[in-house]
Amino acid sequence: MTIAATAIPLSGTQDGTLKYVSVGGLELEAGGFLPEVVLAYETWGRLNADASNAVLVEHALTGSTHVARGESDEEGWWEQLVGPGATIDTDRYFVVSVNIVGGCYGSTGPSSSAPDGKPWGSRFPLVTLRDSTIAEARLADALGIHSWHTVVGGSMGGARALEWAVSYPDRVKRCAVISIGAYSTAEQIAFAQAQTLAIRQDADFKGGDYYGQAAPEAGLALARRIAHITYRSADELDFRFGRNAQGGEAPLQAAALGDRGRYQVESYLDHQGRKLVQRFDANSYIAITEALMSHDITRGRGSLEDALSVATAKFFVASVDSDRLYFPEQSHELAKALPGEVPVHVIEAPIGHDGFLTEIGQLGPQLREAFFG
Ligand SMILES: CC(=O)SCCNC(=O)CCNC(=O)[C@H](O)C(C)(C)COP(=O)(O)OP(=O)(O)OC[C@H]1O[C@@H](n2cnc3c(N)ncnc32)[C@H](O)[C@@H]1OP(=O)(O)O
Ligand SMILES: N[C@@H](CCO)C(=O)O
Repeated sequence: MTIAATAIPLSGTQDGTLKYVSVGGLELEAGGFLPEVVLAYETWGRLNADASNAVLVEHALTGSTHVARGESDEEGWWEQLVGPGATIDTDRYFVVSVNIVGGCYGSTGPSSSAPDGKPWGSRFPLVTLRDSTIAEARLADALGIHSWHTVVGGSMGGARALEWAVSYPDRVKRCAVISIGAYSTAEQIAFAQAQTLAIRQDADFKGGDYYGQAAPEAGLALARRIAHITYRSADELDFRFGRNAQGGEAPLQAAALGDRGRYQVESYLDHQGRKLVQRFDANSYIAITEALMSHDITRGRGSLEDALSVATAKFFVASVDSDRLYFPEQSHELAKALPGEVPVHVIEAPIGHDGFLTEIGQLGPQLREAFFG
């Protein structure tokens, strides 16, 4: 788990390494105040003289700022799209990726120190995606970027991109919204609530004040299991695992011996849960999940068409055909409500929502033609 940094001025120029900027206090949409917000970010490439080549890549729920390789050779999560010679060519574009407020990849979050020197823990306030966008606009100011050539993201990253285009119409020239609709639906909120409750009901959660003690790992792993099922399609799970037992474990036969054993798919979900526990903070998981629950581009802005009418960016909308969490219909609803004719591009992937990570390369030619030619 990465603990958020304390305030450090804008620093560093190396590609693909963490840098930090202090963006000051943040008055929050839902009330409350974060006195000193630090954003962690990475950059690739160089900003040109008129600052017209800056691209903001927004990460998804448990993503980090590490979109592509850099000084370290650690693999990035969107390398099919971003890098030297790639669609978002870091030899031509200045690419920025910022850890969302509330996260645990360097930006101010629940594990950061509050003014009293203790971790925020249970005191960390609700920070909506709109609040995060305001903080990110201050990072853009600090980097000398008035308007982004493009803001792009998938899933929660897509929600963040859309929020940018509507909150700051004059600062976003192009906007790519992938695998997300204009708002979190009742079902998406429902899945999210089950995840946050899984963490809150872990005895180690202690209302969120567990730092320095055992972390609510079982709750976080359960949250990830619930989430991961929604990230993958039923067909993929059937194809990969069927009703098979894991290794020598035989669920029904073993049950008679008092050891239930596991189906393969259970073992797979156990693995996904364990992996997230090793890299993520439970309070951050709740903070960001609740930020995503708050995603609603229309809040305080009238109808969907009214809300989107202020955006002046050129839009690119895409979805994964087998996504059962962020259904393609929601991308169609968004595209239809956007000003002008906006088609919905399709990632063909049998695996479901996670196709926006594993198969993002499919959108390369279309994105290149639309935005990066
Ligand atoms: C550290 C960071 O910065 S993370 C930030 C970037 N990441 C993200 O944004 C998203 C987080 N990651 C993910 O959501 C997913 O890992 C993805 C979508 C990127 C990858 O998906 P896929 O490549 O399809 O991998 P898949 O979901 O099939 O998982 C494969 C893993 O399951 C394991 N697995 C497969 N079958 C089983 C089984 N029966 N029992 C136990 N484990 C199993 C594999 O061994 C593999 O393990 P590994 O990841 O430790 O190597
Ligand atoms: N696998 C993705 C899914 C959320 O869109 C993540 O963990 O961020």
